[in-house]
Amino acid sequence: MVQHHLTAEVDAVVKQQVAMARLGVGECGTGWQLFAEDGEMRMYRREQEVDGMVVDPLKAVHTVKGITGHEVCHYFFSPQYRYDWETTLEHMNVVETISEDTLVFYQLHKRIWPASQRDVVFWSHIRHLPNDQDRDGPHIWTVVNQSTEHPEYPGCSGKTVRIYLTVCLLCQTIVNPPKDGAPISRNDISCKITYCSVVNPGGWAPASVLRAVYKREYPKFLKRFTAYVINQSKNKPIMF
Ligand SMILES: CCCCCc1ccc(-c2ccc(S(=O)(=O)CCO)cc2)cc1CCc1ccccn1
Repeated sequence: MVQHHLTAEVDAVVKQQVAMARLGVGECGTGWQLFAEDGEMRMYRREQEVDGMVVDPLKAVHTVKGITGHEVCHYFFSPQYRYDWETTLEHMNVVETISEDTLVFYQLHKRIWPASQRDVVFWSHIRHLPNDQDRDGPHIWTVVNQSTEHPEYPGCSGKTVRIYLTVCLLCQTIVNPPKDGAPISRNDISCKITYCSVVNPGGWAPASVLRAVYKREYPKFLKRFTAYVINQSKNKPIMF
């Protein structure tokens, strides 16, 4: 069977993004500044501009009790849940199904005054990796979203501004088996989440506006998304 033209790119970008996500905020050299904290969630950004545009890389780390990395990635990747947790979405559709673990999405985000409305086309890939710290521990799960071109969605519709992004959600399940050998319940598991994103907002938007949007929207997004996964999973069997 002939490989899809994106398969090689997906493999390379996933490997590169997972390696980056695994670096702590200390190792990536200095420059990461903590800009939001809420319980276990820590959100860092690096102030970076390309051609005068704010493209601040963002790295968030969070530990959530009662869910697994597979569950977090499942609800992040699967299109049928997206309107439930992605509040800035005006429209979303699956442009292409490359395989059961690789989809191409079009997303139109709500306009955020005073900037013009944004849209994005990206491939999204879900994968699990052996846990190299603990051979027989639960696998690491990841979803990588990477902007891509698609002939049906040229980036020059005029009305909206096309954004470019690379996102990596990396999840590690932690199991603390009960002492008495009882079966593992949701009280015995937690998930260590690393969320990395670099967004190029496309057309010009004032740096102050962009930084204010990210400062407000990213913490809200991660809190809302993780609360959604907890709520969706709590009465269902654990997905390891
Ligand atoms: C003037 C505003 C310009 C930027 C607007 C913008 C840019 C990027 C995105 C965004 C953020 C996360 C993803 S994802 O992680 O792949 C999940 C699937 O949706 C995809 C798109 C969104 C938004 C809209 C505002 C905003 C900023 C952060 C967080 C949430 N919303």
